[in-house]
Amino acid sequence: MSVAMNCIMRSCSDFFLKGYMAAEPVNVTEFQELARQALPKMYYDYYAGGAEDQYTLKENVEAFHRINILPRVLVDVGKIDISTSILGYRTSAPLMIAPTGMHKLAHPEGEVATARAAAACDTIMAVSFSSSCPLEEVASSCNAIRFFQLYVYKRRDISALLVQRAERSGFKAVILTADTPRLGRREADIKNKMIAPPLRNFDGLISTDVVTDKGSNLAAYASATFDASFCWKDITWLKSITNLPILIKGVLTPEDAIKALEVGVSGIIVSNHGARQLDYSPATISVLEEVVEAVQGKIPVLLDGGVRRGTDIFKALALGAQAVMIGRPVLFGLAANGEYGVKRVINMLKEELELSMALAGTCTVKDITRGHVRTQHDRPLCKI
Ligand SMILES: Cc1cc2nc3c(=O)[nH]c(=O)nc-3n(C[C@H](O)[C@H](O)[C@H](O)COP(=O)(O)O)c2cc1C
Ligand SMILES: CC(C)CC(=O)C(=O)O
Repeated sequence: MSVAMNCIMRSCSDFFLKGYMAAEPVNVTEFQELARQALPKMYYDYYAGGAEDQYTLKENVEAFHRINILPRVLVDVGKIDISTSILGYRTSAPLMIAPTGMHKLAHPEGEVATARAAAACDTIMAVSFSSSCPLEEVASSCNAIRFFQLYVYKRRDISALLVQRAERSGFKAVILTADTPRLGRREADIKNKMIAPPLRNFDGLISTDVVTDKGSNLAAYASATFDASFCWKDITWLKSITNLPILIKGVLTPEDAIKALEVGVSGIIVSNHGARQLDYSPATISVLEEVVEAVQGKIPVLLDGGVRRGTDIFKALALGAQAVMIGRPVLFGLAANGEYGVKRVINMLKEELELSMALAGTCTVKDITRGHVRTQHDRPLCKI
């Protein structure tokens, strides 16, 4: 075979290996359409959907659109550094992978592909309690910094065991998800009779194979296993079973931020679970500043929900977040192109953030201040 032919064959195989599509996506939202094409409807709906009227689902994204960025010009922006640290761990950008369940619904390599992408991008990954791959397999597949997300089961011993396994496997923090005493009402999952595959972290411990003919199997699984009575006083128990720092995910009010400080956690994640739990809860970006003010810099505040652009990250940092997490964009990248798709999603957001910082006259993440954004509650931009 001629060299030229060989080259063509090689690039063709690269083309298919990387799963290139007719037109490469130019932003993370375009990955959503690719994911929709790649996934069975039941799984796409599970990933993309929110609770009930999906008011909060729209708001999470649209509230970002209502914030303007106020650039400063004639600043030397010859060198931009978007790196930062989260809980003392250096990371390439103020961007983390949010914990999301069951990555094997998106791609056969599941969380292992996501973790490899996280490592390649020097990004911290939060691994869900409900991951498809066992947490030890994720840990041994890459050297990404990993946090472990926890749901507390009625069988406390099982939750304790998983936290201890995560600690032994080198996870660096526990993220306690506080907004899910029960699963939100996700109507697409009910209609599709969503079936969750067995969750491998629980092999030999408990069956996650809950069967119902009434709608979403996932909702049935959650109500059979999650401990809806878990409350603030029980954080003492969680602290007693681990030496890892604990972050509380799902805080939306200053009152709860103060409680989190009182129980002595190491961080807060402003989150409404990607609008999958309580519909009509506020867009996360709209409550961030109040939470940050309540916390008074004592512990880091992160945010997730609706982050789709580098400018969204910029806005969240300006309103006081130390970093943001992304949920669906990662799943869409994974569904579209596996590990490569996740890398593309993360790198697109990083590139967009870097450019936004240059155009706004901010060279480092510390240079981004409240004065760089204007919300609808600030002085109007013009008087018309
Ligand atoms: C399909 C899916 C599964 C999720 N699974 C979990 C989970 O297992 N644990 C958890 O704490 N949050 C879970 N979340 C919520 C995410 O951690 C995060 O809060 C949310 O996705 C952020 O919003 P975004 O998707 O708009 O980025 C899940 C979200 C989605 C979309
Ligand atoms: C397995 C589920 C409970 C994961 C989850 O939190 C979600 O679907 O929002």
